Amino acid sequence: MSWVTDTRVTDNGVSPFIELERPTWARLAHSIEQPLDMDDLDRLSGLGEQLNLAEIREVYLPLSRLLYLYVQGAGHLHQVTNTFLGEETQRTPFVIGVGGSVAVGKSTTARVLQEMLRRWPDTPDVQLVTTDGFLHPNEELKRRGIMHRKGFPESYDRRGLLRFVSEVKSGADEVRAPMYSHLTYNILPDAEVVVRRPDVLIVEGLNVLAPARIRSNGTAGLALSDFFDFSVYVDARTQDIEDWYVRRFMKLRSGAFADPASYFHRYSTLTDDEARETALDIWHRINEPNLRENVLPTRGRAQLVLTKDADHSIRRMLLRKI
Ligand SMILES: Nc1ncnc2c1ncn2[C@@H]1O[C@H](COP(=O)(O)OP(=O)(O)O)[C@@H](O)[C@H]1O
Ligand SMILES: CC(C)(COP(=O)(O)O)[C@@H](O)C(=O)NCCC(=O)O
Repeated sequence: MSWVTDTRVTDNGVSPFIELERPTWARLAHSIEQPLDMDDLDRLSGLGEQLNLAEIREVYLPLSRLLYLYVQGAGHLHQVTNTFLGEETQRTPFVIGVGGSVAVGKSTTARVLQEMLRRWPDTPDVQLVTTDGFLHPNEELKRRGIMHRKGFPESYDRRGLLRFVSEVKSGADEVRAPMYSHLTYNILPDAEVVVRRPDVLIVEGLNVLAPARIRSNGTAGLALSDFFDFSVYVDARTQDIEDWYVRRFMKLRSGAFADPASYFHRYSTLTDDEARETALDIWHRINEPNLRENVLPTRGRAQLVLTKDADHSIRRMLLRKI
């Protein structure tokens, strides 16, 4: 296994990551007060089990402190750059990428981080954008014959996504992104997300850590992660993610799919066994191959890898050495 794409040690027996087991990590919160309560957690929990307060205190609180320190560090770098330039340039948003498989818990992690970072003194304005807004509309996916490849790198307007993040990091006052609806299973024609120089922007999506594309002349372009100040990869065993995917699908069946406006409304009448089979079929045809071929190989590019157990608790953290 190559050390470039993986998180293990190199041939020299060293690793680019510091490995921290959960108890060690938990101590790094020091005596910061627990900033979230049960009402916050109710709101932040997706379709899964309730997020648990111990998890927030032991894992996400130290993580939010680390990120806060990195934001401050970036502020110092900005100041020394201004000193060097002899002019007062404006600071750009601190951009955090959150990547990992479908159903691994990226959006839950991103939402928790958003709420926690908001509570730190220098970063009240934290915005969250998901990369699904940059999926090509279904009409375009059909035209290209890749409707069954949603989530694969080629299903995105990669140039548009790169332009979006590069404009945010250029300090533009207002940057707009399209929006995706899981209900209609398509890009919303009349909706957009407007990003106005937040303190922090979290960009969450399957492929945020994908390497630069190779152009037809053989040279490499820019990667999205070239514009990230920090990146997190949410990791778990593939079998566990499959279980979470199926479980979430079963919940959606009696929830969102029951809405006649849902693209997947036809699934709402399936029996339990039929629904499980359908979810497994989608997982094995689309999401698992995408994880194996495109998402997992980007894990070693992250600055922090969070590894989850079957119950969603984070048991290990790999933090890139500086
Ligand atoms: N920390 C957690 N505790 C409990 N359930 C979780 C946690 N993280 C994710 N889940 C559940 O796992 C499923 C997948 O999470 P989600 O954040 O929707 O994944 P993704 O955005 O990666 O597709 C959801 O049903 C979600 O509620
Ligand atoms: C919308 C997604 C591609 C994820 O988008 P992301 O925000 O991670 O870029 C994924 O959640 C999804 O719906 N995949 C499609 C699999 C299917 O056709 O059901």
